[in-house]
Amino acid sequence: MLKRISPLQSEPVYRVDALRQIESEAARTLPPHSLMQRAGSAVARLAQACYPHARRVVVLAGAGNNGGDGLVAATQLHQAGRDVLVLACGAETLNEWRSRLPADAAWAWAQAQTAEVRCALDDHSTLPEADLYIDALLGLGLRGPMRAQMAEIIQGLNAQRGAPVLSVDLPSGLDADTGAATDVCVRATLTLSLLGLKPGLRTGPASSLCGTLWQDDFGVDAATHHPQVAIDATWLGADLIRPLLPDLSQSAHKGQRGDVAVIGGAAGMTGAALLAARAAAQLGAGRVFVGLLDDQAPAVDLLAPELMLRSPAALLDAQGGRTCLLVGPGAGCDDAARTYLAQALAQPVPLVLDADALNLLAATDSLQTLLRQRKPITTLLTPHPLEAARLMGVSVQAIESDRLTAARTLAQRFACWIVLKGHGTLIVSPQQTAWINATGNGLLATAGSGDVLAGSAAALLAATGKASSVLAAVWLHGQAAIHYARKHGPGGLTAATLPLWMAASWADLPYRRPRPGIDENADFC
Ligand SMILES: NC(=O)C1=CN([C@@H]2O[C@H](COP(=O)(O)OP(=O)(O)OC[C@H]3O[C@@H](n4cnc5c(N)ncnc54)[C@H](O)[C@@H]3O)[C@@H](O)[C@H]2O)[C@@H](O)CC1
Ligand SMILES: [K+]
Repeated sequence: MLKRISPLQSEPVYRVDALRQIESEAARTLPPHSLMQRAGSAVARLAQACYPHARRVVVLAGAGNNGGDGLVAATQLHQAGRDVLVLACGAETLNEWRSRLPADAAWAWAQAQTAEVRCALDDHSTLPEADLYIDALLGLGLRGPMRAQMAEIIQGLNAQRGAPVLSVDLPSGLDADTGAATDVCVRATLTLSLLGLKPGLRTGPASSLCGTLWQDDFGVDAATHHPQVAIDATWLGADLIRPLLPDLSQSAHKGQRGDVAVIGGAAGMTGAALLAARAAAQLGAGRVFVGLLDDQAPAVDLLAPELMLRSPAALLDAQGGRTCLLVGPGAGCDDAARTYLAQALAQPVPLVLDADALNLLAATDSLQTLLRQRKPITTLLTPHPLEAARLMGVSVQAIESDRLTAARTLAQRFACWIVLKGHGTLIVSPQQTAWINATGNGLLATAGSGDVLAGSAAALLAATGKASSVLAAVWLHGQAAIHYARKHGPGGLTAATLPLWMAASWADLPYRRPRPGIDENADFC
């Protein structure tokens, strides 16, 4: 089925080797060339649906099966009356290009010839003008750096601004597993992912190159028919979120909603801890305590007087059963912060570590040992790529070139939950289950946004007692930015107002079916 990938619906995500396995198993049960026929048809259908007025279509076809998909689409668009030109790319002669085609693609070429689709060799001259370009240069078969000949074509395609680009399976040059891109990579307007989603389409710096994401499984429902093939991650959609949120029924009292204690806010950085604490309060924590490390800090947050300001030592001495501790926002990295972090790691309550707590952890082996010893008590680390790089002792580029592996390594090394922030935020459990967040936009790239996420996660952890509620915090955080952008455009969302938009996004989630015997109106507050 052809569908647009959205933040509303979760989807399984597969690595390339798993997709290849699904594909070869499906191919065995189908008539020859069926999968390519279906793939190319899906491309043609999407092209016609999205660009009904595109008269001139140029299909850039590589000499692999990705090119074969392009050839099938070209034939169908030609038969539907479009002015189609197939540009054979990546060879010196048309004969050489044709001789390299694998079996399915050679069949697609024969079909195109029979239908008299116009075909020409890319001769390195100017890209022919078009109303729509179809990028069928390279798909899952990308190996190594982009060859010069192909790079030249892609540069030409990216340089033109007039016509949309539909990428078949993935933008040519993108690594489907990691989201890393070769030096030159197609910048697509929309991408049709074939058979299943791949991790690289939506996490990592290059994932923004996909444009709008569509998928067609062409009738091969992998999750149902090939349950033995491992799902690598889950695309985190709204359907998974509601059950993870606390049931804030009208009869609940504040003691049932959990307590959050935030420790951070050294001199000059008190705002970070206050932002996290306010977010925790706005996301429904019953009581929120703040232990500011700045000894000159005010005794009350006048903008959020519901917060209870205490000394960090007093907070660490008085942990109740439903408390979640959050350490790090604005904490600094001095000895006092290190001592409080060590004490927090020894507390048998759920713990969220963010910002400076992560930097301290990265620099102090004894803290890492304490962290590992906390298992099985829930600990959540929320690094951005630089913090993750420090924790792993590698470069930011190494993290970003394979974010999923980096997040999994951290979760395993520290036996805890990881939220690796950035484009396509990743969540990985200590058992290595991974989710790719479906929400978020550039509005979140602002000071304090991470503090809000950490505070929100602490609130939901405290309220539900379930580590998996972090998924809901991440999803709502991103959805808030989408929600805001729809109403107010691309500017003006501050960290201080973000929790209100998160709460509004929570309110917009479809309510679950009321349970028998429960008053529907009593199921929310
Ligand atoms: N029967 C199948 O195998 C099916 C395949 N599908 C399509 O087939 C694609 C995978 O096909 P292939 O495995 O043939 O691989 P691709 O078509 O993705 O790539 C192989 C081609 O790219 C060239 N190439 C590889 N690395 C390069 C580089 N760094 N620079 C320049 N050229 C490079 C190779 O020489 C070869 O010509 C999928 O992405 C999907 O589009 C779909 O049609 C579904 C069915
Ligand atoms: K492609």
